[in-house]
Amino acid sequence: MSQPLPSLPTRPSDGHKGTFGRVLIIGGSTGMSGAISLSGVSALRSGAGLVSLALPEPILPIVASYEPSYLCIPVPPDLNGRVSLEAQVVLDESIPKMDAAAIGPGLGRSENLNRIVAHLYQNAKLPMVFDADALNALADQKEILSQHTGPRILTPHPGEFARLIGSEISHIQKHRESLAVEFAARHEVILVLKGAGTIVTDGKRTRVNETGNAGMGTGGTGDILTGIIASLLGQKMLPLEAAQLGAYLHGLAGDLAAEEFTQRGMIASDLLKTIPDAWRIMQAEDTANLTR
Ligand SMILES: NC(=O)C1=CN([C@@H]2O[C@H](COP(=O)(O)OP(=O)(O)OC[C@H]3O[C@@H](n4cnc5c(N)ncnc54)[C@H](O)[C@@H]3O)[C@@H](O)[C@H]2O)[C@@H](O)CC1
Ligand SMILES: Nc1ncnc2c1ncn2[C@@H]1O[C@H](COP(=O)(O)OP(=O)(O)O)[C@@H](O)[C@H]1O
Ligand SMILES: [Mg+2]
Repeated sequence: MSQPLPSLPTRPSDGHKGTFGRVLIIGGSTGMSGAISLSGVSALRSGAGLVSLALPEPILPIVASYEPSYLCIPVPPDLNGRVSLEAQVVLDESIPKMDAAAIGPGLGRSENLNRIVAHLYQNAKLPMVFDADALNALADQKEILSQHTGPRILTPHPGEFARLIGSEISHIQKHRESLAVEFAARHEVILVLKGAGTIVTDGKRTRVNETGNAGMGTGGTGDILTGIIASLLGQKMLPLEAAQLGAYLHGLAGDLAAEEFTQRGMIASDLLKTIPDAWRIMQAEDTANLTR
């Protein structure tokens, strides 16, 4: 049976930006500056106290000018404008100061990125979301999938999940829930298998998300989910609950965007504006549940 929706993260009246979590998002490359920008704003709109984006230095001016409310940490680029191996030093310095992290949106692919992703997956102690090209890097080194030291949330779409398990999208779509549960249990991770009816599971407890619509099949909506889940992790939600509540909030923001702009007319950045209304609805539902 699908699990009930978790409660919202607490927001104490004397809280401050330290209380609400420091979140690091690693990604971006030349030509894919939008992905990490979307993740950054969605993490802020989801309640994180402080959001930092670690990104290749050449795209910093583009990303920084999209939104003044996040911080940007420049890391050395490779010749193609992706995060280089030298960036590892900067990341290792930043991570201990953070409450949660995410890696992947717009990251691109390279041998050196595979090494960075493996290093973080295996050694970072904080809760961490792996999305997009970070999942492709893990798919290239499946032998490390069970070798992690902290909570890991993987957010593949069916194409990325096919690479992760070495299967076909058609097979995955026929057996979404059982494959997701099996993968999460085997590797002791939380798996968020995206697409209509997103499945969120730790291998024992599973929730099939009921919000969202086909208007969300537009570039960048997944990057927004990454920022949302990282933000909820930073607010100290338990990893499974952060992923389940995050998927719900994301889908609801998508439903509100479809109401305003239509499924055909909506674009990913519209969700950044509807997240606050999604929170408003969820807050009212949460209060009703608590007083019932
Ligand atoms: N503005 C930006 O900078 C953007 C950058 N992006 C980045 O682009 C890179 C490549 O990611 P992509 O996901 O586009 O490419 P992929 O090649 O990983 O995946 C796309 C393919 O996956 C399959 N797929 C996805 N969702 C599916 C579903 N629900 N059901 C069945 N099949 C499905 C389809 O075959 C689709 O063509 C990543 O680094 C990503 O972060 C994207 O996030 C889009 C926006
Ligand atoms: N038909 C659909 N119904 C509900 N949600 C959808 C649908 N199509 C896509 N989505 C959602 O949109 C997001 C797309 O993520 P992803 O494929 O990673 O996009 P991108 O990489 O372009 O940001 C996922 O959260 C997915 O669940
Ligand atoms: Mg994606």
